[in-house]
Amino acid sequence: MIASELFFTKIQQQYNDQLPFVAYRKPLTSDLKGVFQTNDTVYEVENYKETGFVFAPFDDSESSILIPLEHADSLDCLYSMEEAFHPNQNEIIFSELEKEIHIELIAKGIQYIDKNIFKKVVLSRKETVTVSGSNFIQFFKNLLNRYASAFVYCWYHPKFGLWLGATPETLMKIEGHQFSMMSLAGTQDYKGTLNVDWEDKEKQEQQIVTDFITSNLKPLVKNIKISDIETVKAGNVVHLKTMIKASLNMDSFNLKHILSVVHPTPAVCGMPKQTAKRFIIENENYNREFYTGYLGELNFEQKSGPSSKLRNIENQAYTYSKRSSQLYVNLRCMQIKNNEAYIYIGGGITKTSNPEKEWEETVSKSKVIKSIL
Ligand SMILES: C=C(O[C@H]1C=CC=C(C(=O)O)[C@@H]1O)C(=O)O
Repeated sequence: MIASELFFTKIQQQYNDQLPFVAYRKPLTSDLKGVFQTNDTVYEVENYKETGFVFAPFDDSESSILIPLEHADSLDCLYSMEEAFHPNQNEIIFSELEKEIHIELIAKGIQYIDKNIFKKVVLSRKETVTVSGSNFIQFFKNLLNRYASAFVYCWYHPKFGLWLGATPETLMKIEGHQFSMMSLAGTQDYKGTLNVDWEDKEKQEQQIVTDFITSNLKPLVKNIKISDIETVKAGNVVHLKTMIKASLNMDSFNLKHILSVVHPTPAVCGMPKQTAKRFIIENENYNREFYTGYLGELNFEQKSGPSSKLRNIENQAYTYSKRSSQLYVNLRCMQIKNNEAYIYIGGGITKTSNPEKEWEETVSKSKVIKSIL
């Protein structure tokens, strides 16, 4: 553990030296971790047996980038949240043209659904805000201070850019043979309570995600258990969430294959996956790059052992380690290039979507990032 100010100095130094790094904090923890690559090589994930921090794009035909632990220094610090964070309350300004273009895109998505080409598609846009790019560490601290229950990160690679985010969505967690995935979709503004009513549109768009995950996992895992549906808060909005848990058969377990089957889920792409993905790539008019991809720890070693009461020389023999992967979906994120922040926001479109309301939903979601700039 090092002091947190030293940790942020290390981030600044690494960025100035144009070397890849990631700094991140998992939901509801105060442990801030950093993985600082010692060269500027681009390492791609090949068989998903590698150990390191993975940063994967939306388009699964493109490569996922790895910061391998064997070519990096790992540093940790305890981060105490600063209480006095004042969100930026600036009025949200958007161009009428941007609104018109997004509403047209949504209307086209609904037409395709009406023609039964797909059942659901997640459509998104990229909004540009002028910022002082050199303030990125302050933006990262603001995300840490404001979003305790999110996975908050700052990732940099000189060849791919600088990304920051505070995502509410876990893609997948694996600890030894224990496996879980989250189905998160459906959105409404948070109005001070989690006791809210959901319309059929939101219930259906979330059910599509749960069904997709469950049916695709069935041949690959054992003992699937599906939780009840919950309402969860993510910044200024709430979502519907279901957890899907299972156990892995370690002899046949193949993470690369599981990821190829489930990513991108209908929470960020659509149903069926391939037709929705093609529509997104051909119609969104910008490249999502890493937005709606996933990121996190790949095959980290997790030590477990007997309880501390039993810890004597003999019992040390029972200490064992298991492999752990914790991957998050890259949502509520931005990319900073010079003095511009690109904010990425989207929403699930189904048969009963109302384009104006879907636009408003992206405006609400954009506040997660805009309030910390
Ligand atoms: C695609 C996004 O959110 C997904 C996750 C939760 C709720 C969603 C929704 O209600 O549409 C989306 O599926 C985004 O925030 O850019």
